[in-house]
Amino acid sequence: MRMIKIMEEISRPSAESVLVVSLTVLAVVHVWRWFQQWVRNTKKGTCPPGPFPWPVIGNAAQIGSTPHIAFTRMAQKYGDVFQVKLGSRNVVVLNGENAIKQALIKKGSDFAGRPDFLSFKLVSGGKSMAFGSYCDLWKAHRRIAQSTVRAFSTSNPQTKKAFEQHIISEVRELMYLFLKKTKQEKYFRPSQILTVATANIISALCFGKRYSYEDVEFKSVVGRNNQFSETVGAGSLVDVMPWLQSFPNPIKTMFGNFKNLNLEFFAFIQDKVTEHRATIKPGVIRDMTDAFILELDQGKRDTNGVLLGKEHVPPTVSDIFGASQDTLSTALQWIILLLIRFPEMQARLQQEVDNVVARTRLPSIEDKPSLPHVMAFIYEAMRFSSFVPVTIPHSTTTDTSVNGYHIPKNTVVFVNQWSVNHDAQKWHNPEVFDPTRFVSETGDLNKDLTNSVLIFSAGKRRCIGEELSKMQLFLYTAILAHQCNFIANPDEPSTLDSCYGLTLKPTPFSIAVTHRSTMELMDSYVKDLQKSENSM
Ligand code: HEM
Repeated sequence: MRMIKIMEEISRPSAESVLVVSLTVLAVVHVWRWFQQWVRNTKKGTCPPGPFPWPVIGNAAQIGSTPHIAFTRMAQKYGDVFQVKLGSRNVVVLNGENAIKQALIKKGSDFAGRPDFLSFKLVSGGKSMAFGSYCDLWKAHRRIAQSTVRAFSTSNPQTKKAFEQHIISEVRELMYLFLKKTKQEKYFRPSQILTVATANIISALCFGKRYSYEDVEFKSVVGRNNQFSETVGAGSLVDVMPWLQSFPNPIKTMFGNFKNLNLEFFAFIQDKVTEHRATIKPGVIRDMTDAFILELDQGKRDTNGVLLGKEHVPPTVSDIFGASQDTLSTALQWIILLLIRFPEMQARLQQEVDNVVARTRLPSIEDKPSLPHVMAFIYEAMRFSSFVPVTIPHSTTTDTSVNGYHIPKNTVVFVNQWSVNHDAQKWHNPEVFDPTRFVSETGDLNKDLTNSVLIFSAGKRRCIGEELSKMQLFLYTAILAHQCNFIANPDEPSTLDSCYGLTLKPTPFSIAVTHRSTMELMDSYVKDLQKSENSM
């Protein structure tokens, strides 16, 4: 009797096993339906092809920690326009010059949107132009930001001279620090110093003021780029899988850091704007913040009414300050890394500046057309590193198409700039660092080829700091080559590896810096500058 009971127990399914079986059947049916839907969509041929996306996570696992490389590999399989799924969102990825130009230039306004990502709403107090959606307000916002940046940097010879003076003064401070660090430590890591140096230049334009390298507040505000970059690069996972916020996990922690970082950074900018409002004088525009206050405080209108007001001053300054510091400091890190990894190229640049400028004065912006090897080195550093590998995510503003594929309104779009700069059809040995590829047989800079480097994006969202950045990178490179020797640490591996984020940064490296002569030229330049400022 007891034996029969036991047999009955065994053969009777428990509640748990019924539940497990039912859930498994449901999951299989769900995946099957999902798969059928994917096959139907792909077969229709109207939507871009792409890898099969898993439920819940989509293709996140296949994309991994270097999306630009994964995307380039996928493009070889699926073509330049393909689709992946990240969490619940369809993402179209554009690769290669033709597809990217077709979308961003020919169909500029169709692709000028930004996704409604949670992380984007946290930037610049929620009123960011760089992360804001495409509309009339955005157009007015961008116009003001762009014309003001130009007015304080590259719009005419006078502004260029004033900007050059800021840069040379900052390079002098940087050199003193480099020489001191070399004396104290022999080999030191330059990344933090370069971050403060570039932040100081944009700070001089935005706030009329530079900071000491020891300033704790400034260092803490500008020294946390990595956390910003990690989250925004190719879309944060919280943006596409919002449920990740509901339980403790590393992504939630990273997102929390991103929130705090944005709050602190925006509070820093707001304080500066408040100080400026309190001290601004009629008829005197000291810096960009004053210019934005004058332009926006009375309200900017169009035929539909007020578009922008005084509440847009801090976000505009925050966008410009934020967009410039991480990008430019990363560019300088690459330039210095490449100078130490290729000492023969460093010697080539030194020879060129010595021949063209001589040793009796410092290089200036007017020397740029006569220094093709310096410019070729910068373009090759940008191409080779492609340190902004994927742009800030875009979104479609309407139903549209690229390469014949239908892309619905509000689709997230990733633009893989890296794929353009490493296209073997376009560049001979793209994985080799070779600045001479940009210098023609007659010794001139090949402008057609430099224009093919894609790092500032294209079309309606093209970077507004491009001219300013190129001028700054030219002066830094030419002056540093004229004044310094950069030496690699022989105890470190000679790599060119990088860490992924919105910007690709070189893995930490250390250098020694020695002077090629004395500080006399730099010192007398700054002394003359101070004299002329005092006499005004
Ligand atoms: C070497 C330095 C720089 C690089 C490589 C760079 C690159 C980029 C890229 C790839 C974008 C995204 C474009 C897109 O989404 O399609 C961008 C946007 C932007 N950049 Fe830069 N940038 C640099 C420096 C600067 C500087 C110095 C400023 C400010 C003066 C600046 C201001 C902006 C702004 C405001 C946007 C947003 C534009 C928009 O959404 O309409 N950038 N930049």
